[in-house]
Amino acid sequence: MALSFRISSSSPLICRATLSNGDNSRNYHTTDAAFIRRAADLSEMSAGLTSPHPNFGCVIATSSGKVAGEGYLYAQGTKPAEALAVEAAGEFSRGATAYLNMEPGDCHGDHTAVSALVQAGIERVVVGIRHPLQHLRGSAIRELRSHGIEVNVLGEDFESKVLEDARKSCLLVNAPLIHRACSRVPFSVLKYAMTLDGKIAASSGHAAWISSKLSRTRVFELRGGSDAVIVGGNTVRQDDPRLTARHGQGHTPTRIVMTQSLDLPEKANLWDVSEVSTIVVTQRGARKSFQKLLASKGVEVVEFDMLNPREVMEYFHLRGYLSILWECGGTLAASAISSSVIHKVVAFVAPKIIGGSKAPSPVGDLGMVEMTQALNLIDVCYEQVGPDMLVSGFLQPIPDLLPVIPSEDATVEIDPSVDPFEPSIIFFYKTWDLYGSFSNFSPHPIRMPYGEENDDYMTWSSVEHYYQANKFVGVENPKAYDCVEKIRTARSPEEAALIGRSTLRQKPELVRNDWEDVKIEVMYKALKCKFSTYPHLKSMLLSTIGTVLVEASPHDLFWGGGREGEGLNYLGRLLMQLRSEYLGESSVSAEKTSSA
Ligand SMILES: NC(=O)C1=CN([C@@H]2O[C@H](COP(=O)(O)OP(=O)(O)OC[C@H]3O[C@@H](n4cnc5c(N)ncnc54)[C@H](OP(=O)(O)O)[C@@H]3O)[C@@H](O)[C@H]2O)C=CC1
Ligand SMILES: Nc1c(N[C@@H]2O[C@H](COP(=O)(O)O)[C@@H](O)[C@H]2O)[nH]c(=O)[nH]c1=O
Repeated sequence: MALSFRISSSSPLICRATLSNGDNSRNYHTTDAAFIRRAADLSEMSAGLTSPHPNFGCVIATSSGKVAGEGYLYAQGTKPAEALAVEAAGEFSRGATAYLNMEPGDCHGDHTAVSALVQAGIERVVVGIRHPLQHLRGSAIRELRSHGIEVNVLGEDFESKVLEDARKSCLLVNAPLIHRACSRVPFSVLKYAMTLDGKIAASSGHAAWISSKLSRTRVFELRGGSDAVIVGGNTVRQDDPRLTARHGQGHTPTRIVMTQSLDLPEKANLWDVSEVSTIVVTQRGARKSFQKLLASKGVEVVEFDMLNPREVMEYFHLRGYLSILWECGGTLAASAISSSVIHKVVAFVAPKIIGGSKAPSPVGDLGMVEMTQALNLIDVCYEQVGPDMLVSGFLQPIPDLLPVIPSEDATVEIDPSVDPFEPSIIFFYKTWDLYGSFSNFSPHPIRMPYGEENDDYMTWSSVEHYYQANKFVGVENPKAYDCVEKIRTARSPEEAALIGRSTLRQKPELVRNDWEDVKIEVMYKALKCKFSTYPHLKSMLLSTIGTVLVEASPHDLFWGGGREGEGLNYLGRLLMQLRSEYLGESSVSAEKTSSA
């Protein structure tokens, strides 16, 4: 097959392959598309088990187009798909093509996937999509190319309808991770079963069952692929659901109940947490005695000042949940759709009619009065499942992988080790990311005094705990003191942040007057304490010399870099300042040693 390469005018770094023969090109694309689809299908076999890591699949094909080996990442921390596939292909790997649904997260310290392909003698790699996380994107592709392997990325190196469809299947498999890279809520799917006349229960509230057994097994699979399943209080009262994945394999999601009243039964299947946990999210102050009862059964209760789907989803995003399945009734579903937290809808339509003007429907009032206002689903799929029809589609498209551009000029000024002409950027955000230890949420306790003029050192579970508490330190009001204590003893940095931020918003009288003037200094002191306490963190910080550090928070425009570089990135700046300070110290001590 004759391939010619030209340099793309839009990007000088991209080589586009064009084929001299139109028919061959079609065959070539069809073959690539088929293997990429297969890699995507394989990767999905462990859906739910790899979270918060992506789903990876790899197919090794010989030059005659035969599959020589396959593999997929089974679970977080197990052997990479690429290593399994080349092992399976053995000697047939030499000169073969490897198809990957997604660029491996090859990064400092873990080159297993790339090394496996290089050592096996793979000649060409076709990648469905680049890694969605900015700090990993492109590094494996660069590494493979540096070993002389031809790497083609769908949509970049060649384009055609068939390849675009294959690329889409790769986007779908890892949609939750793509959302994590671009938004601050988990990827959410609203699922329901309804009769042909649009009811999700009889007017009595009875709903078992609308869809067939086969459809319900599909629901178990959907649950197994999600990090959590959520229902509203009324569904708990009506159905007493279990919400477990009972298809015989895989992962079981956390169960979440959203209830304002907390008026729930004392006995319920969801309170049995022997195999899987349940979290109840409720309005602050709701039925304290019932909260105690739930806690005694091992059910976690989280209180919100404003209990609405967006706040709840942002909270679970911070806790690391990537995908949520909504199995609620129409009341909560309408609220979730109105809050724009639902991305996909999966509806099982059963050929049954139940009637009843009061029988509930899948989505409550959305305030729409004309059909022109109706929400149109995109990428709609129809599939028959036993006697039922499964209709699914997206309410919101899978987002584009927007680059997070840092505020470079300012950062170069702060740290002269950064090359202004070719700054390389390290993004950090979530604690599980490669540089996640740079996040203030990382679990590194620090010992710091209670206030500036205080010698009373105490332990703070994270920099976030210390920073949030300092908003209220020194204010002569017992409520401010209580708030500091509440933050200091918060069970997680997320909880500390929630208390600190909401108190600042709702009770500004408890915030110290000089907070805006001192907050950067407070943060710097805490960071210095953290990085000085943990030598491995200090080494990690020093290892980033010459790079711009950016906290890739899409919404915090003060401490973070923002979605498109519009943020001030103060956290990144302070870390670079600290790095400079450490580098200065080490060069002074080196000078002393050499002159001694
Ligand atoms: N066929 C199907 O697929 C399904 C059918 N069903 C059926 O639907 C019926 C229940 O439907 P529905 O009453 O709509 O139940 P929901 O699951 O939508 O629960 C509604 C409850 O959610 C809680 N809630 C908390 N925050 C909010 C908020 N911001 N907005 C709205 N609700 C919030 C409230 O609980 P609280 O009152 O405790 O404060 C509210 O009463 C039952 O008959 C059940 O069998 C349910 C799920 C799926
Ligand atoms: N009635 C109905 C569904 N109802 C949903 O399933 C929940 C019960 O789950 P479990 O207790 O684990 O079996 C119930 O509370 C509601 O969320 N689902 C469906 O696929 N088909 C159906 O016909």
